[in-house]
Amino acid sequence: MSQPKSIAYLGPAGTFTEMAARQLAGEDTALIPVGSVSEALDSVLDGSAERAVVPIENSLEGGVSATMDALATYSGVQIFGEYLVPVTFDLMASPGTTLESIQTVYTHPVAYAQSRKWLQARVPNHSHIPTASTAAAAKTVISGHTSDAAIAAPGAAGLYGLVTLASDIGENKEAQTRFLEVGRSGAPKPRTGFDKTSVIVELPDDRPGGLLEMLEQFAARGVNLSRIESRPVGDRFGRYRFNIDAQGHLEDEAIAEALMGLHRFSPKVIFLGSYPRADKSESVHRGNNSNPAYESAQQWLESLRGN
Ligand SMILES: O=C(O)C(=O)C[C@]1(C(=O)O)C=C[C@@H](O)C=C1
Repeated sequence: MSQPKSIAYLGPAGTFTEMAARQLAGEDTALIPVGSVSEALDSVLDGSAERAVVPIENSLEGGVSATMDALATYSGVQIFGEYLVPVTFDLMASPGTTLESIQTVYTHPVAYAQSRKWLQARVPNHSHIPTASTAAAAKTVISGHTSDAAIAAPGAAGLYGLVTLASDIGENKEAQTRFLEVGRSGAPKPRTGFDKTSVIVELPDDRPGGLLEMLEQFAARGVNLSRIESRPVGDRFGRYRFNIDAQGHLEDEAIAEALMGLHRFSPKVIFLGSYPRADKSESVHRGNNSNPAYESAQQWLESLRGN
């Protein structure tokens, strides 16, 4: 698939997710705004969109729980790519609003967390109402309400008839959010040498050393992990699932063997996909097939087998 025919994204128009979706959209791709991460994944499963683009991780705030949990519970979806978007936040409001007149600030919790310091200094007596996205916040500000303001991406002000009261109010000017391209499960994109494999792993109940055993599957095969994050399974206290990103592709022997190792001891391993890494920078292993120690061990084994 070169460019998808349609992409469902966390909308409305003007979100950072839309910016990420535009990175993989072609001229003829239909961009379909939806209200939540699960609606975006539903669109892929019911065929109303070929791909979904959803946020997975912010460089400051960490993982997006809604996406991690949806990926753990939806069957039939797979990650095909990742995209990075620099996130800068503007404070916007109806014309005539001043910083002093603002009482309510609408925005997504991730955007709020990053703008809190600025707000404390400049709009100290506001209350925050969380919204499903930053653009949803801009859309919520009612024309003429000078007690309301929204924090959203710079482009959202123009889309919703608002004016910018302050630009770039986020705490960290280098902040980025990582987004996933999700489609129906199928063959992964071919290996590029700069790939990532994502899995979700559950540990067996009451197994001392279970966490170590999980990590050993990667360590013993020289596989570098770029992220590991736990989320509660949700049925009772004390049960967690681990969201893991490993460097390499399913076609790399080391990754394949690590996944088989996980499958042998874990009650549940979900393969979320092998896909090209967004940063495309030189990775530690450049794909594990080119790890010399691993290759020489494999050759040695083959020689023992008489091959
Ligand atoms: O609200 C948006 O604009 C989004 O695209 C969602 C989202 C997120 O879920 O983290 C994405 C980027 C920003 O970090 C803030 C919000």
